[in-house]
Amino acid sequence: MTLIHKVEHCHTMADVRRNIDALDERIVALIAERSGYVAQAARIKQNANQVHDQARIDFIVDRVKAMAAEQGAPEAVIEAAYRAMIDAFIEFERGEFQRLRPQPSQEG
Ligand SMILES: O=C(O)C(=O)C[C@]1(C(=O)O)C=C[C@@H](O)C=C1
Repeated sequence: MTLIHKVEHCHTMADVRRNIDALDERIVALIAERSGYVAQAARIKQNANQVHDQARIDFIVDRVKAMAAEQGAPEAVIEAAYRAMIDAFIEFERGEFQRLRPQPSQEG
């Protein structure tokens, strides 16, 4: 597999895990930033049935799989990670949608 990003050659599991931990810090920061936009989707969408948008999900998955192929990342991992992440974001967005539009019975 040809990676366009440089990967440090590791001699020990400690080396491997130090690098993975450092990448996870960046990945979590990016997911946090992404969640800021998903939260805004919950504000902008008018109906709860717009939260799950299959056409958009298909577009994202196709796009990131093409990016994976270009960058030498394992496509199956990228696809599984994105499908799981978007499933979780849909639940997050549903929660935000409800939170922003409390029903009278939920207001106390
Ligand atoms: O693009 C949207 O409509 C979003 O709400 C964002 C997002 C995502 O996580 O990318 C989340 C839910 C939708 O089903 C599709 C995509």
